[in-house]
Amino acid sequence: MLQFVDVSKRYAHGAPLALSQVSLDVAEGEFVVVLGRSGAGKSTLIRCANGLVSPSSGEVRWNGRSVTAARHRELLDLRSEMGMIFQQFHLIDRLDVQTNVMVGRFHDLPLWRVLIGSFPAEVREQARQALARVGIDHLAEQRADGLSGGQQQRVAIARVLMQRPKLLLGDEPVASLDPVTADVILKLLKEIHQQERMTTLLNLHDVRLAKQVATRIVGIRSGRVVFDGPPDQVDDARIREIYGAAE
Ligand SMILES: Nc1ncnc2c1ncn2[C@@H]1O[C@H](COP(=O)(O)OP(=O)(O)OP(=O)(O)O)[C@@H](O)[C@H]1O
Repeated sequence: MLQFVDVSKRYAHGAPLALSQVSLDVAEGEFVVVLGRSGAGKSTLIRCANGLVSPSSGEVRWNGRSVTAARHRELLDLRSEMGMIFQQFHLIDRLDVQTNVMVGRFHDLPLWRVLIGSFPAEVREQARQALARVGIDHLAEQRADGLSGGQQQRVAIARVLMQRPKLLLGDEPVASLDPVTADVILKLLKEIHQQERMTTLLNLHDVRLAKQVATRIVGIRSGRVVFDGPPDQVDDARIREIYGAAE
């Protein structure tokens, strides 16, 4: 279980709180989508989950272990159970697709292997399978920077699958994609979630897509949780509550 216990975050002295006393439990197997307007604190919340952002107060726990207090090896160990995908995919442009995917095994391979791209046959095979799983095994030899956005996000998802994470985090994973591709990628994430029972926490801008995939929706406004419930409760009134009146 992922727990946010009274988590607040202020990035700089005098800045407003990006998160304000957020307490939230995400149980195993949930697919939680975080909604909120720009600047509401969604990315901050997602990034606190794996320690990319440190809370100013409060604590994040993963299966009872403190992410917030973890340092060095302990933090790496916790993160090895958490995969993350990003809006900008974060691939290594000049490397081919298969190598990008194999980098997903960085946590349990010697660093020299990752640095010189010398991966065991078993890892190569696993990467091929991950690529097949996301439907792009035919692109294995291509350079990452030659791919479309949707293909790049598939590579990033395949890389995450190499990690066999228990928790999948997504920071606006479809925000750079056209609506049709965004739909396809989210359906893929949902499929993987269902097959692997991979606990999933991601933020989205699109309420319609959120309602399609989430088992639970969390609405954040000005750093506070203002809604937490099933997707079918997200009606127009709730949307106004989460997003506020247009400026
Ligand atoms: N690295 C940072 N340094 C300083 N302030 C930051 C930083 N990251 C976020 N903030 C501020 O914290 C607040 C919450 O930002 P956050 O990115 O978490 O919101 P968001 O809901 O994800 O927004 P968006 O949908 O636009 O990505 C905003 O006021 C933002 O300007």
